[in-house]
Amino acid sequence: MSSPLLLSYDTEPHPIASPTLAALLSRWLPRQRWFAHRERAVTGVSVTAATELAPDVFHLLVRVEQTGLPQDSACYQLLLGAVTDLPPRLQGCLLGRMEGSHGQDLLVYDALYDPRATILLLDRIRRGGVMGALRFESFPRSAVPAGLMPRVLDAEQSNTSIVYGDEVILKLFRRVQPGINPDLEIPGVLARHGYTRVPPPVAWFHTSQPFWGTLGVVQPFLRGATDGWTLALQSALAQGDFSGHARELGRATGELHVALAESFPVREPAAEHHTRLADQMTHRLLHAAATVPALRSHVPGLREVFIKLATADGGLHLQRIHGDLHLGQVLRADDQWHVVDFEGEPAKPLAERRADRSPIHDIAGMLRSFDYAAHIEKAARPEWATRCRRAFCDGYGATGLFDPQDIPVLLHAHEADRAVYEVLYEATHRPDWITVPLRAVARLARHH
Ligand SMILES: Nc1ncnc2c1ncn2[C@@H]1O[C@H](COP(=O)(O)OP(=O)(O)O)[C@@H](O)[C@H]1O
Ligand SMILES: O=P(O)(O)O[C@H]1O[C@H](CO)[C@@H](O[C@H]2O[C@H](CO)[C@@H](O)[C@H](O)[C@H]2O)[C@H](O)[C@H]1O
Repeated sequence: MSSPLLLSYDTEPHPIASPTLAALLSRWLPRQRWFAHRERAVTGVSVTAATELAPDVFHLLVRVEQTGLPQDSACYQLLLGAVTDLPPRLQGCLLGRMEGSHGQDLLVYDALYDPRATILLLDRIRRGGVMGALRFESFPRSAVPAGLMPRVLDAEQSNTSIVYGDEVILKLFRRVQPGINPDLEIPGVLARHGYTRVPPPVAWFHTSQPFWGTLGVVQPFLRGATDGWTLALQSALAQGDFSGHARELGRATGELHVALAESFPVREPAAEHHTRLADQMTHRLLHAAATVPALRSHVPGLREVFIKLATADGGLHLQRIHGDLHLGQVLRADDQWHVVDFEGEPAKPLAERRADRSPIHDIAGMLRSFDYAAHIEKAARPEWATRCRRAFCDGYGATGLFDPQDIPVLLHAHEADRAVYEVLYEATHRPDWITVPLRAVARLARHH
């Protein structure tokens, strides 16, 4: 019987694809911040594409099976090294040992932390062309300088980003899905439209195996930027006033929606749009409650919120939106807000993330983020969040679009839906944080 780890493009088993590697990965993957459903046992790992960037550096796509999840549901991107001698500074990145094809003892490690490997990767992207299953592209050709020193970004991330010489940032999508990633698509279209609040993609790469999908994007690095979450947290902890920043954020969000509406098609919702949306929100709620028991007592209250949405008049138009807007996705640099990470909510399928939606979803995302900042570290600071909320909505309304406070039923339902998403997100990725969205769910379910 052939090994399940045979590579798709190889007729011979590759040294990196062995049952030992699968065993190493099934222990290592669930310990990674970006790995989804860490609580579910890994029942199978197989290499579906491998590209040798150097004799000891491998770009891999691995399929992971987990208890209770549909087969073929997750494909992860990895950069692994396999050497006979690992320098002490990389010991913390060691996955374990395996026997090489010549019987040698190989040390397998996470090569994203090895500058030699990530320099090689950026160099491949810069030069363009095809290598194994990988296709590299850049525009304009000269946009990615050579010879920059890499460092892995130390951020709470769903993916992994590497900053090169404070000039460019390469984001590697950890969980890969078929199709173009909106984090390449949207900034690309906005850049062509002349919109400057979003860093433009200057290079990217795709895979053709086991499906066609985006693997990574290079953008200019915004030097000296501070993300909105850090700024908001400082302000909330000091009981400071964040309303100036929040108002500008509201304006920036409105301007982003205008730019997106000018760059992509805009649709009027169908007559039954709210009913259908309320059904989808209820479905998501029931799914989340089946996974997170603490949500169950709030189901009746939240259902009421969604019933009100179903019967509400007047829908907003539908358009491409950010999809996962929160304080961690906005960066303050050069005295203005920049917006990053158009990937959407990472757990959702790409088709859903690329669908046209109501801009209110983004507004609800940012309002929820003020609430997160206000409820972090035990002490609740609801007045701080209320001030931010008002300022943000005023700023949004000042762009001439609409004031979100004038459509309370829609806003309430979208905030509730977003809080349910967050409960599930925290249960999957950061169980210690789950009380933050759970408290919001309780509040939103009570005040319908
Ligand atoms: N162009 C950029 N310049 C400077 N920092 C950036 C840039 N893009 C992203 N970042 C930083 O990287 C962090 C993570 O990026 P993001 O795209 O949100 O990744 P993820 O989807 O993995 O969370 C951001 O919060 C921000 O601090
Ligand atoms: O990784 P992404 O930035 O794409 O987004 C995911 O992770 C976020 C956390 O890193 C998560 O955001 C939640 O926590 C934030 C504080 O860390 C808070 O500001 C957000 O409001 C809250 O939703 C996000 O939901 C998730 O998609």
